[in-house]
Amino acid sequence: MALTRDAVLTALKGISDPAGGDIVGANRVKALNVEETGAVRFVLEVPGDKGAAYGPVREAAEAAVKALGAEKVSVVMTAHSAPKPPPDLGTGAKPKPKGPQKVPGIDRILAVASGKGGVGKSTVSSNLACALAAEGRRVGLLDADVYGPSQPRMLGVSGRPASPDGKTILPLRNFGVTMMSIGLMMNEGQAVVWRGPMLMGALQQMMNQVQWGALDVLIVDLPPGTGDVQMTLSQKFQVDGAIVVSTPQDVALIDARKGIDMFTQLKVPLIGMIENMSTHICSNCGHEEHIFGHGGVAREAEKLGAPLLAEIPLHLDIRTASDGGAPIVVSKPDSTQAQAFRTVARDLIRNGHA
Ligand SMILES: Nc1ncnc2c1ncn2[C@@H]1O[C@H](COP(=O)(O)OP(=O)(O)OP(=O)(O)O)[C@@H](O)[C@H]1O
Repeated sequence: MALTRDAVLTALKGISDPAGGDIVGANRVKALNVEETGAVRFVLEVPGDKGAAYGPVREAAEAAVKALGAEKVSVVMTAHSAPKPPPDLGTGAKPKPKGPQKVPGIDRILAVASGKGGVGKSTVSSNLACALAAEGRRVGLLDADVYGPSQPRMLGVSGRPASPDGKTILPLRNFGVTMMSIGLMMNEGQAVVWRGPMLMGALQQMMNQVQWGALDVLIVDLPPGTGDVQMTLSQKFQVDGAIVVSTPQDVALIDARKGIDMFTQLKVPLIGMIENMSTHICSNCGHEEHIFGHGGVAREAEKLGAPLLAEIPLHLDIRTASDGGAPIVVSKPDSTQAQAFRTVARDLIRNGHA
């Protein structure tokens, strides 16, 4: 018989394994090499505690291959042990479970997201945070919009956060909201080119090293789109729900759909959608018109079976309040515009989301 790999394997199949079956079927033969010169080499991997029982097996294997006409047979026997548990170093520390983690002291994390930029995600985040604080909730707001951090301006805070011990970061506070922004770590007007690992590091630092204190809810104002920050947040931290903000136009809705799809894949529950810049009411004459259309988000939410949390009007006061450093919920709490945000905040509390 020609000395081929198959012929060698067939010959070895004729040798019984002490644990039952034959040595090929028991997966003992590894790294089989049949050379043109007629030399045959292989490894016989045997159970670590039964090495002695395999001495005769090795001899039988050698003889069987030689009988095929091999010039030289070289069998290396290795003992294979079951993997040992990692050594107990006596620290008493349990291995950390993988997957999304809770941040100590923070009861819930809510992500505010949008598919497209400029649809009012940061305006919604700051107003919701202030409205929840006004309802007596302990609220944190993390501005994770690395490409356009705007919460310091919207909440009227400035200056660099202190780090007295060089390890933890003291957040800032205004209107009852504990706030930290990646914008506070950068020089104003500085363009930042973030790459994946830097983003992940910055986000983890913001979550773990900021002294948030005890919070009922941390609102995370995400960058627009479906990128590294969204992925890192959802994969590393237990996000309890996402709110997706969109304007009513198709272009915004197409991107919002992508965002919703991403949260579904990341197993983050969708709490609902908010239509921003819905109806425009002229601040001079009270005339009502739908600059970006109206009802698109409601239809989309219905299609997805997600609640429509609010339709926030497009109103000059909302913009001037945010630009002035006191969201409308704080500066004009009784206005119709503020009421829209306050209703969402109350609904979130009632449904256990905040
Ligand atoms: N309902 C509204 N009525 C009037 N102006 C609004 C409204 N919502 C947002 N704006 C204004 O639109 C601009 C963009 O809003 P905002 O910064 O909240 O959007 P964003 O989605 O967070 O944007 P970015 O993608 O830059 O993070 C801001 O000047 C804001 O004041």
